[in-house]
Amino acid sequence: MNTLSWQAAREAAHQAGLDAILPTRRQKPADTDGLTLAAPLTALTDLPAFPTSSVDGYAVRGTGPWKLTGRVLAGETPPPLAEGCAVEVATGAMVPDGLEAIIRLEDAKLEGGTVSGAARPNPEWREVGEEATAGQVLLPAGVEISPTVIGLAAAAGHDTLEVRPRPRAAVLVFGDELATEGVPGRGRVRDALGPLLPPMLRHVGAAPVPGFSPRGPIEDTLDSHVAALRAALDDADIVCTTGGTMQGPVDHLHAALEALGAEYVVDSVAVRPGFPMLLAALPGERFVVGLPGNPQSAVIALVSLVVPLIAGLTGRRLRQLPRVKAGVDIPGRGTDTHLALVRLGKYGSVVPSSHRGSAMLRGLAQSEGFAVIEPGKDAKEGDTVLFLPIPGDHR
Ligand SMILES: Nc1nc2c(c(=O)[nH]1)N[C@H]1C(S)=C(S)[C@@H](COP(=O)(O)OP(=O)(O)OC[C@H]3O[C@@H](n4cnc5c(N)ncnc54)[C@H](O)[C@@H]3O)O[C@H]1N2
Ligand code: MOO
Repeated sequence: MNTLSWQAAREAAHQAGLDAILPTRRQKPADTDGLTLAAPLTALTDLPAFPTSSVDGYAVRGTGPWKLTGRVLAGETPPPLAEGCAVEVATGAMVPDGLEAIIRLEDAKLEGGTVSGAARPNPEWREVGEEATAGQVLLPAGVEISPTVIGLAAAAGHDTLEVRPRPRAAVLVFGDELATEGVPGRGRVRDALGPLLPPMLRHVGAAPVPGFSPRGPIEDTLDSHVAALRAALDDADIVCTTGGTMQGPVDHLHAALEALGAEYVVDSVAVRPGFPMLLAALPGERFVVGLPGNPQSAVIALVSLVVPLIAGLTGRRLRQLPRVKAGVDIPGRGTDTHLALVRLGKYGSVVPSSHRGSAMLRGLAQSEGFAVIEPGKDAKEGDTVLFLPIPGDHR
């Protein structure tokens, strides 16, 4: 077993994704929210494409008063403006060639077909190419497509975009002790990860495989593990398993991976909690991420391995983590990285959560993320530390 540092594990997961980068496809911009730009987004024309009035008013040429000769509405192409003349222009309309100023409606007087008034000091129209010139790169490849990116693509003239899709993900739950309904007791624990993981995977940019709700609990035999993994790998680019990452008496994950010809990209990480997490590459550019059974450790494995893997598969960079201030001293965990469960307080400072045991969900459900305490270090109150958010809608 080759234990990697937490940073090295994230980078290895990202590189493994890049090595198996998903093929591109073309889609209408409106259907691309959450996908990734596979090619730079360029301006297909100058932006604005024509000189555009930024106010409702009168475009004028020469010294006033001016003779009103017509009106240009948005969407029309005006003839050139003659000396001593004015045309009424709407916001967003193309301004006529030859204009020297635009007088706002509220600053103008119209009497008997004659316009008078004074223009404000700054030009009230946008010049061609002010925002971008034709062919200019507006965004590089590898950018996550957000609603504002969709708007920019449409504004720049694109009818389709070259994108990488969301990786397809499936969840397999291991553990005979798990119950999928009812109150826990008598040695049986409710499966918390089966319900937690699909929405979290959606939040980090994966697409849960249609029709594949979490499968499990999978029977604690090697044959059942192999069969379940094989079936899930047929459908998904990434299969997340839960539990069985240690090599306990009924832990079959490692043996099942071996039977399927897997190669480890990551086999345990020097991080607490979450140490036994793993990432294996399987034939056909498929991946299995072994999330430990303790729920907090499973979430840590997801943000540590699945998020970088998805970034690689979609051609994104590994995201730079923001920094926050430690609101109190936060101890390290010796030679391991400590991902300390924290709540975000006022002014961007973090404090450790209560009920933060790795088997608990109570603290996890009330926390915004993890403070990254580097190996061999403690964070003192006031130190800045990296912050790893817990995926969810409210952040
Ligand atoms: N001898 C050692 N034992 C353990 C070590 C160790 O270093 N030496 N490490 C501990 C750590 S750290 C973790 S994390 C766990 C990892 O265990 P597994 O991934 O093999 O998971 P399980 O043994 O199957 O389960 C652990 C724990 O989590 C509960 N669990 C499992 N699945 C779910 C689920 N879907 N929903 C809710 N809870 C779940 C399970 O009941 C166990 O309590 O190993 C430690 N052991
Ligand atoms: O590292 Mo385990 O993953 O502490 O709970």
